[in-house]
Amino acid sequence: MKAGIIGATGYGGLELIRFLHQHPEVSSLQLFSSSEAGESFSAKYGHLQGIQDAPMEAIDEATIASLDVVFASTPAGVTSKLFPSLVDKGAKLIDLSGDFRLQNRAAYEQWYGKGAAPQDVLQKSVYGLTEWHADAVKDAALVANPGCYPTAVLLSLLPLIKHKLIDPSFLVIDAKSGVSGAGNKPSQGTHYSETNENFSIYKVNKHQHIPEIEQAISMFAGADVAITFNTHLVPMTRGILATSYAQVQPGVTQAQLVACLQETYAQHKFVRVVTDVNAIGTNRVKGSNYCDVFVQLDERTGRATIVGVIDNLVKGAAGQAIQNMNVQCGLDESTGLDVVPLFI
Ligand SMILES: NC(=O)C1=CN([C@@H]2O[C@H](COP(=O)(O)OP(=O)(O)OC[C@H]3O[C@@H](n4cnc5c(N)ncnc54)[C@H](OP(=O)(O)O)[C@@H]3O)[C@@H](O)[C@H]2O)C=CC1
Ligand SMILES: CC(=O)N[C@@H](CCC(=O)OP(=O)(O)O)C(=O)O
Repeated sequence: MKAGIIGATGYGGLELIRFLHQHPEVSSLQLFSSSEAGESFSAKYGHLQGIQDAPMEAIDEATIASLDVVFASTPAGVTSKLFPSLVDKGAKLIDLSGDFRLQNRAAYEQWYGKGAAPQDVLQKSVYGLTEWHADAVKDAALVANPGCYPTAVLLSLLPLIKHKLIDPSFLVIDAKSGVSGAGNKPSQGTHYSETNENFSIYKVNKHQHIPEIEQAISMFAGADVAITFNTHLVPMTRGILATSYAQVQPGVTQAQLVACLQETYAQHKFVRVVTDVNAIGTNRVKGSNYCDVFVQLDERTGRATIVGVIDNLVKGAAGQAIQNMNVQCGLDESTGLDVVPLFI
C-alpha cells in the first residue's frame, strides 16, 4: 500500500512514521508539509537518517488522491477545508484532528472556536474508536480518529455504561497528560522551566474533548449526558491517565464491574484489564498501542473509581490511526502495531 502523511513534522506525524516504517503492508511512505516542502526529512529529524531521507512534498490534491491511504496529523481547522474535495477520490482518509469527530457542527464551532466541516462530509465520516466502531470503520472513506483523552476515558467507561452498571448522569472525570499532548509547537505553557516540577490544571470545564466524550457516552446511555471533565499537565513527555468517578447502580458488585470489562475486551488485544492497582501506570503502556483499564468499587460510598491509561501519541493518536487503517484495509487490526511497551 502507498501511504502518505500530512503534518508529518509534528509529534503525531513522527509516531506515524515510526510505525508505518515497520508495517508489513506499507510499501511506500510520502510526507507532505505545508511549511518545509523540498527539505529532507532526516535533515530536520536526525534520528531518521538512513530511514526517512527523502524530501517532503508540497500538499497537492492529485498526489494525495493517488495514494491508498492518507493520514492528516494537522491542527484543528486544516482538514475541514482540505478533506472535503478528497473524500471518495481514491485514498482512504484518516484524520487525527478534531475536525470530523463531532456530528453537531454548532458544538464544534463552540468548543474549537473555528468553522465546522461541511455537513455532507461530516455525515460520511466515521468516529474511529476502533474497539467499538470497527464495523463502521471498515467501510469508511474518512475516519475521524478520536482525541487522546476521549480514547482513555471511553475505553474504560463505555462497557460499564452500555451494561448499565454505572449511572451515566453524574460522571466526574479527572485526566492528566504528559506535555507531548500539546504538540511540538513551543509555547509559554509547555516551556521546560514552567512545566518541570509543576503540576497544573488547564482549560477548566472548557476542554474541547468534553463534547466528544458526551457524544459517545450519550449514544450508549440512550439520553443526553453532561459530564464534568478536567485536564491536568504532568511534567513528563508521554502518557495519559484518566480517572473517572461514577455511582454504581444498586446491587452492583466489584466482581460484576471487572467481569464486564473483561468480557467486553476478551477479543481485543489492545485493551488490557488490569486487576492489580500497582500494575496500572503510564509506563506500562509507553510507546505502545495498549490501553490499560482498571475499576475499583468503593463499597462505603457506592462509587466506582475507573481508570484508563494510554500513550497519548500511540493509542491516543498514531497507533489508533494505524489500527483504523488496518480495519479499513481488511487487515488484522494489530498489523504493524505489535510493539512491547518501553516501561523504563
Ligand atoms: N499530540 C497528541 O498527543 C495528540 C494530538 N492530536 C491531534 O493530532 C493533530 C496533530 O497533533 P500534533 O502532531 O501533536 O501537532 P504538532 O503541532 O506537533 O504538529 C502539527 C503539524 O501540522 C502541520 N501544520 C501546521 N499548520 C498547518 C496548516 N495550516 N496546514 C497544513 N499543515 C499544517 C505542521 O507541519 P508542517 O509545517 O510540516 O506542515 C505541524 O508539524 C492535532 O490536531 C492534535 O490536536 C490527537 C491526539 C493526540
Ligand atoms: C497536554 C495537552 O495540551 N493536550 C492537548 C490534547 C489535544 C488533542 O489531542 O487535540 P484534539 O483537539 O485534536 O483532540 C489538549 O489538552 O488540548
